[in-house]
Amino acid sequence: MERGSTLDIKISTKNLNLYYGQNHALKDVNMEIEAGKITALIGPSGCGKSTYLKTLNRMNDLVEGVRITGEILLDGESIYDPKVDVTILRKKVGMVFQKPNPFPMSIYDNIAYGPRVHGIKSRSDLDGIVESSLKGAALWEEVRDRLKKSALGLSGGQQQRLCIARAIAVSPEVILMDEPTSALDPISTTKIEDLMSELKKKYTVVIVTHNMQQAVRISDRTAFFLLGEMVEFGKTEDLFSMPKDKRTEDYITGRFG
Ligand SMILES: Nc1ncnc2c1ncn2[C@@H]1O[C@H](COP(=O)(O)OP(=O)(O)OP(=O)(O)O)[C@@H](O)[C@H]1O
Repeated sequence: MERGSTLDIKISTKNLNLYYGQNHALKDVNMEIEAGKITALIGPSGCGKSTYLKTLNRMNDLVEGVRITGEILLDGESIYDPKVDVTILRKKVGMVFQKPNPFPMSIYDNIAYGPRVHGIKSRSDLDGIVESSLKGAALWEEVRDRLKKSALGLSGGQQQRLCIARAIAVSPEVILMDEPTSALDPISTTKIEDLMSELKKKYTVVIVTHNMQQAVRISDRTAFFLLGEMVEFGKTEDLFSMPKDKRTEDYITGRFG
């Protein structure tokens, strides 16, 4: 990390521990996520990447028996403070999942759903949001003539871009992506990767990926997780070309995982 320069930190994680019952899934994680950058989380299966991602919009609160200690600050304010309204937090910190999960309703209603929940009722406002969100997810041209058709009729890659449009529709500040391309073909994957560089102009993006080449292609910062520990975090090019920790080096050179 650059020293001496002022970094624009969007999310600070301080001494974060997470337990699923007896399973200590995150061990004293400290990490600062910069605004307007793409941060990739890599590491072998079961090392805690998804768990960490989900702590950033409190999705783990829904898991029974979970215990969390430490702190996560969004723009300097604790997201685990009892006063925090989780619905508002999730509006600010949206999420896109591994498998595209459009709602069984029209393309239009998928996008309008979140804004409606947040009180936007005017038809022309909703029309504007639907159009700009679909444009923002590079899907508008493909669906503009069939907005009233079911979202389930879209291809997998289109469905995933629809889910990105749905996330954008509520004007988030941060977008979390949990292996967003792992269920997609190479062409759809490329479309989403191309979209990422556009997204980071407006949003802070945190992405879990199993694909190290993808992390290299799209991310500015990479964090390597192993057995619940955040082993190394830095500029993507540095982490992959000059890893500081032997465990990072072993992982990125394919010696395990
Ligand atoms: N809902 C849950 N309840 C109990 N344990 C869980 C739950 N979710 C994850 N775990 C456990 O927490 C640890 C970390 O899992 P996590 O899914 O965060 O890893 P990951 O690095 O994202 O793995 P993958 O790459 O396979 O998705 C694992 O031991 C896993 O079994």
